[in-house]
Amino acid sequence: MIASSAGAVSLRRLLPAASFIGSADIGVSHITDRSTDCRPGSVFAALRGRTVDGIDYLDEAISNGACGVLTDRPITSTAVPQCVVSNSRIAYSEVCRALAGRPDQRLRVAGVTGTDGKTSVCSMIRKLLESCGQRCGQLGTVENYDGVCTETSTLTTDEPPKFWNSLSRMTSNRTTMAAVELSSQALDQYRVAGLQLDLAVVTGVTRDHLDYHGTPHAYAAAKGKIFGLVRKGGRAIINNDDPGSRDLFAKHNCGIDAITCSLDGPADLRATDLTSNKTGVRFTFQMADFAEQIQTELIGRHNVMNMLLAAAVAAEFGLAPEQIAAGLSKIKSPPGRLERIVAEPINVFVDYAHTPDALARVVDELKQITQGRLIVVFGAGGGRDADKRPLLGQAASNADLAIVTNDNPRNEHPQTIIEHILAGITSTTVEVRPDRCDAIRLALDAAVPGDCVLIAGKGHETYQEIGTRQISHNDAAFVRRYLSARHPATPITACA
Ligand SMILES: CC(=O)N[C@H]1[C@@H](OP(=O)(O)OP(=O)(O)OC[C@H]2O[C@@H](n3ccc(=O)[nH]c3=O)[C@H](O)[C@@H]2O)O[C@H](CO)[C@@H](O)[C@@H]1O[C@H](C)C(=O)N[C@@H](C)C(=O)N[C@H](CCC(=O)O)C(=O)O
Ligand SMILES: Nc1ncnc2c1ncn2[C@@H]1O[C@H](COP(=O)(O)OP(=O)(O)OP(=O)(O)O)[C@@H](O)[C@H]1O
Ligand SMILES: N[C@H](CCC[C@H](N)C(=O)O)C(=O)O
Repeated sequence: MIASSAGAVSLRRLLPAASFIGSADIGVSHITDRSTDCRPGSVFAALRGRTVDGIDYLDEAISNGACGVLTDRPITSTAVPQCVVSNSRIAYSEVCRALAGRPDQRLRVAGVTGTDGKTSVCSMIRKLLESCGQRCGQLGTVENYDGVCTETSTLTTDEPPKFWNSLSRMTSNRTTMAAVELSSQALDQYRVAGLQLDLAVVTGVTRDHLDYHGTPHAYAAAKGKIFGLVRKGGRAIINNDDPGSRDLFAKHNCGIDAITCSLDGPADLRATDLTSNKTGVRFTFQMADFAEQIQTELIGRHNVMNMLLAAAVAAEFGLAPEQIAAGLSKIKSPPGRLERIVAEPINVFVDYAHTPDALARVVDELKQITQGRLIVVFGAGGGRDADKRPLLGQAASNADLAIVTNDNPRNEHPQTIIEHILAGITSTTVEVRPDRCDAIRLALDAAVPGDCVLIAGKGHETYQEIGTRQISHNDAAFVRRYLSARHPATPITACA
């Protein structure tokens, strides 16, 4: 829900193409799409859902006090004033934006989309800007940060009321820049319609969420909507090494220019001479005439690409190349993104890879820097894209031992999900331990000095969703607890 502090918004003025029934105009000072959140004076945004139609809840909204409705078709069965628009989701976001005082007009905003890497890139943008004393808000999967306070988030991209309120809080805090994650579902549902981006960043487009989008084409079309949000003079920032990103830009660019980033070929920002070992990556950062060697403790080529994308945003937001290079070498991994939990005598990483592409990449990267065996613990979420499960199995096949376990089975039978994953495993030793703690214990007990354990899929998550219950669980915390209880006297170098 969103309430205006600045007085009522006239829907006739805000939405000139709308038609009105029962009144010449509707003044809005509070709007919500949830019938249960309506209160005296609210306007109810009746949205067509995937499971139900908001219009069916209009009576409940009215009994809670709603005195107007925003709808995409005239409703004959009601006496409350109606504002009829062609797309009620777009109009809903635009009303929330107006009620929040159009905060994007007072911010420089980078929107980040892509199958993987959104949180990583947003966090890097914020860290680079903060390293130069700038205040940058960040909205995404792990947290919503308004420049002063942070709160745990529940969605990657919030629904309109919360999204616009978060941007508004940033402007109240004199935060002048923001990095916001834009999920394919949010773009498809116009959750941020009206947002004016300075920069649209694409990390990579592979596959996910086909349960929602149906086809790769529809998935890409949803992601491609990001370019339509870019304001005049704004630009795209593209991972030029990724065919999916190049294709997305080619098909949906809306006439804007792109800044390109590459580890492999010519581009506006480049990383060359990469060398990786178990302590991190060294590379030469190049931007126009500037070149400097960077040593980072982050692992993986994908993280070097994430750094380039974040560097491109920082440069557009005014940082000098020298400042960016200094900031890049200090960046640490966000929680649960190839986060090193233990460094010696075995390496243990917790990572949020939950797509086939991400898991394949991370397995490949860790394989290259591991002297001994790579042991991977992973599963797949219930109620989400079932077709990606065998592909996750295939992606883990390059490890020396794969331990298949639960990762939020939700309302599905855990064994069914595990069977789907096992169908894709081609060439490695496999164990199955549905209980995630059992699976992690098995991996840690099997590892000998020189081995690497990768615990993938849950990253920062602090729960396991089984049925409708959420059971407290955090991979990193469990590893620390188990190792210190198992070997109280063994010198384990735990990372902060
Ligand atoms: C699958 C999905 O994205 N669903 C979103 C969609 O729900 P829906 O179309 O099923 O809506 P619905 O439940 O049928 O209800 C239709 C309308 O009736 C209203 N209603 C319904 C019942 C009632 O009692 N009263 C009432 O008013 C609802 O508020 C809604 O406006 O539209 C709703 C209203 O905008 C969203 O709340 C809902 O997102 C829910 C919260 C969700 O969990 N989404 C997830 C899957 C999501 O978006 N995840 C991405 C993650 C991407 C990533 O990082 O990988 C994200 O951005 O977080
Ligand atoms: N640029 C990238 N390309 C491919 N994989 C990546 C990239 N960056 C990160 N990853 C992998 O994806 C995982 C998730 O990273 P991150 O949280 O940044 O992505 P995300 O897009 O925000 O994910 P989600 O949409 O689920 O919130 C990482 O833990 C890593 O395994
Ligand atoms: N551990 C997770 C990853 C979820 C990632 C999320 N962004 C999504 O797919 O909605 C799961 O599958 O439950």
